Amino acid sequence: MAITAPGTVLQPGPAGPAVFPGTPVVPGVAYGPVIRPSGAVVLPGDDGVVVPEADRPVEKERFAAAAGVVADRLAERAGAATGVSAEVLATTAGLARDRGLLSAVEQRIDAGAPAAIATVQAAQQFVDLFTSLGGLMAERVTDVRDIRDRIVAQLTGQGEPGVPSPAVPSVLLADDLAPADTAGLDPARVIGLATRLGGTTSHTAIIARQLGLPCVVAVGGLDEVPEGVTVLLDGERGTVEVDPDPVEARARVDAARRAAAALAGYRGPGRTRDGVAVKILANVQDGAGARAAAAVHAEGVGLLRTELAFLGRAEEPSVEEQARGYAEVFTAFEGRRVVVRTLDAGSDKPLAFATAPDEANPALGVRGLRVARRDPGLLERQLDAVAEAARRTGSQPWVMAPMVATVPEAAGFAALVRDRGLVPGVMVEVPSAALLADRLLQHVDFLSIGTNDLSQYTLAADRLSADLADLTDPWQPALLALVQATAEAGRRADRPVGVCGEAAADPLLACVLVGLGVTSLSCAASSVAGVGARLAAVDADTCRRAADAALAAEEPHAARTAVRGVLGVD
Ligand SMILES: C=C(OP(=O)(O)O)C(=O)O
Ligand SMILES: [Mg+2]
Repeated sequence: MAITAPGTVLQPGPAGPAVFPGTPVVPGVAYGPVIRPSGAVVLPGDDGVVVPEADRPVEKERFAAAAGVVADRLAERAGAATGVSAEVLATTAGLARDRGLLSAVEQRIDAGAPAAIATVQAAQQFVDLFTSLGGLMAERVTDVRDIRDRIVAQLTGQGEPGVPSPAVPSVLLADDLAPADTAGLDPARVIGLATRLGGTTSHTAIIARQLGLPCVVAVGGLDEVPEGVTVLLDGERGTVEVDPDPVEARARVDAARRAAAALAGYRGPGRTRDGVAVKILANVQDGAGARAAAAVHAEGVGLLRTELAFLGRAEEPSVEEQARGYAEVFTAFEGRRVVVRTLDAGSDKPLAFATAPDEANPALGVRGLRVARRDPGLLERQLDAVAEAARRTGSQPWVMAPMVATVPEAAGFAALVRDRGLVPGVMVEVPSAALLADRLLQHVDFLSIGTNDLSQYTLAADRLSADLADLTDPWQPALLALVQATAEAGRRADRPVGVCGEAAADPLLACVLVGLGVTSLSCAASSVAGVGARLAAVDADTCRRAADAALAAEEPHAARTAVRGVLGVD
């Protein structure tokens, strides 16, 4: 049966288990009973009750105590977690102690509102504010609602919202999860996660990747699967099968475990089974991330997302501060490749000192390299900082610009980079850049394909939209055709062409990308071994056949199935 959208059920009914397809995020297979997050917290409506003035101080104390309990619980979980999970839990705990929220609640209590209603109203004020700011700020709306629910539950004696702790290892199905819920998951009890919403770059996906928790997102129809039934979640195929054959299910779990164990031995360098070198690099945001990537045998950094270290800053960081940060990354990969991306501010990553807050359509607005039209000094100072860090560490970094759409943009950027003795390149994130790849390569030394944005602009679908996650799926044949065109331009010019979007983190798709002709893959550190080990098991000619099969498919699910067939993966 052909499918056209996520959620179409494959082969339902007596012929076999119902299979719900979605977007795979973290490989691994989980088999167990379904659990769901506990029901929504009942929020109080404003029934016009006014708290007498004399009781208002007590009401404020009740709020402070409830917020304190919520913050302490989350902080305790943060203390027991690591990495992104710990950061997310600590950030959510911090929100429960946020002075802005506290004073907004107190103002309402001073006006006579009971604590629970004051909490709901104050939280709504922040939800409206963050929603109007858009981009990454809008993503904080989920955190605000989560904290609101936790405090209201505490004030009104409802159970703590979130994920129950099951007695037997279980598969968690949810519409979406609050970041704190995902970060607080215990992988010994929750062995797999599928959500109806969310995309490959959502919080849920990022944290699941860090926890190594098999995960599928954007699974339509998931709400039809009742709690307690047994499911088989396959994080590589991107499916949830209801009530599968137990013998077959256990065999799939065992096979996935063996595959995971094989990864532990990955040491790099990246190459196909017949020895064709393909560098497996890491996407990092700072020195700590670079050191973690070096520890898992990444061969270098294929994407240093410089803007992430500066999110939330009101002022542009000084050249000295930037140089120190970049030098840390160069030192972690001394003598190896590090590709610095200049600030990619705008759209989903607004920076107070770089982007306009009031663009009607920020994804198509002044973002990435375009910010330099308004403020060329910002780019020049950043390049000075990269050059200074290179001088201090004796490195030869590559530097690339995001969101390049025209040949003159590439040429202008290359001149600024070469002036400082650095190696210039550009990202291919816009279809025009892929179409003009030959001509871009007359000016720059390398290209790096950002499949996250290239899919958004090729399929005209917002990469943050859960409803359109099937369109921004990196297995879309149109996206792969642009990757192929770009890689062929690189071959003609004898210049490297890498992929640094999320596509490179998918071990099967990585083989396809190599078959399309890309010369390096850059992904999250946690994906390096999976990608490297898979590639080491496939020879270059098979990668080419996999690429042909993926290009010939009509849509992502068919492409995955065809490639599994070519690679002999069941
Ligand atoms: C790597 C990319 O850049 P970012 O995800 O940071 O926009 C991309 O667009 O694929
Ligand atoms: Mg991008």
